[in-house]
Amino acid sequence: MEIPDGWTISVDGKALEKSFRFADFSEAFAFLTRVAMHAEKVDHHPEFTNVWNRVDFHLTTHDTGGITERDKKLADAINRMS
Ligand SMILES: C[C@H](O)[C@H](O)[C@H]1CNC2=NC(N)=NC(=O)C2=N1
Repeated sequence: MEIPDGWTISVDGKALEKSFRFADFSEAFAFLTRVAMHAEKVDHHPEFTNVWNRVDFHLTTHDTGGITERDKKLADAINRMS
């Protein structure tokens, strides 16, 4: 799978990163809730930070210490939930 739209590889090469912006905190948190439910379903969890309307993701596979298909699939799902 190719790297989904808008995602970039982190400086250390071990993660996929993307920043999302929403109208306000409420929209950002609703989005995060959708992402959280999906993450539980697929048992693959994103690292993220939230500041008001912004959500920054850092996707990596801890088990292997780098980017795997699971991260690319999660990135694609996050795009579709945004
Ligand atoms: C035991 C459990 O399946 C693992 O710890 C899973 C859970 N979620 C995970 N999420 C991420 N991002 N990387 C992992 O390696 C990972 N491992």
